[in-house]
Amino acid sequence: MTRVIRIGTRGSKLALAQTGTVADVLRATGVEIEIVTVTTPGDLSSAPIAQIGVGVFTSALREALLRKEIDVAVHSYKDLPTAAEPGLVLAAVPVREDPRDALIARDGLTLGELPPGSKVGTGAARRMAQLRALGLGLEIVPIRGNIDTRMRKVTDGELDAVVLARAGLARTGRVGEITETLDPIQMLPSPAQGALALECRAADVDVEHLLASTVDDEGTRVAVTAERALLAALEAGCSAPVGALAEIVEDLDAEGAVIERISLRGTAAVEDENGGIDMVRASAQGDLAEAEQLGRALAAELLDLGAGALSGPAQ
Ligand SMILES: NCc1[nH]cc(CCC(=O)O)c1CC(=O)O
Repeated sequence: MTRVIRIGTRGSKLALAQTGTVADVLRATGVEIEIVTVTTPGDLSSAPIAQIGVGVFTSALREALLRKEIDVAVHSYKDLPTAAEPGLVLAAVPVREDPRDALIARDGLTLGELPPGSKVGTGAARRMAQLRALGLGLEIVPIRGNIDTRMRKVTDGELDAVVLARAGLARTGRVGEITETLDPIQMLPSPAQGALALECRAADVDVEHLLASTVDDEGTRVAVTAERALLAALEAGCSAPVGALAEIVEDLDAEGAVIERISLRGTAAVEDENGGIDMVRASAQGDLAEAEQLGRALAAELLDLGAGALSGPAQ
């Protein structure tokens, strides 16, 4: 391809690192790349995300695509609204980083070692609800800001610990500061956590093919499709915090041959009998070709377990 491909990204350290990885892969195929930084409302405001609204980190990039100021938008997939944007296509989902959440605590402590009353910072309703449901007596402190700002609250002694996506720490070279990578049994990640979404204009078939043939990862795409289908179906029925994780696992078919299947776990907050918040969980397995149906079916199960009754803060 002789044209220069303009890749749009947010300007945060994490976003630039993510975009740099994608740009390196594309450059290695001989394509000329220009990186364009786009400032989003999410970068400018320090208000809680729930107040600024859906798509705070992604809509400015989508608008820049539609205005033809950029040719590719690199999003953190979990920040992308579930509604499709007319005129744009999801051209590729690169191989995912570790999707789990991570604890960064003082003195190298793990979650179980934090004494009751410890202050744990997070801004995500999903993480808050799951931390509370563990019943460890932790004090959950709502925080915002980029990775550096959040981590500093622990080094400064303002908080005992923070919970962040492991992927963001991996991409910015800070996994060494993690004191515990949280088991999904305790903390199910956000749908699509650790994955990137590469969008381009639907009419720009050259770029769509370029992305699909160079940076797309089939396994990640299948897993994330199941998680996002679960999220979309739950959004239609409730605004409770949602966690989901799909993994590709090996199973045996009726003849005993090894086949790959999707194993999907989901969780959503419900109100318990005392008016507090509890989490319901469900899991299911399905064929790789049925990722969407699997996500929707598991969402229906979570709604049956009471997820629909709660109208708490959104993601
Ligand atoms: N909502 C902010 C956001 N968007 C993507 C990541 C991390 C990278 C990823 O999950 O892909 C983060 C920070 C965090 O949740 O700790």
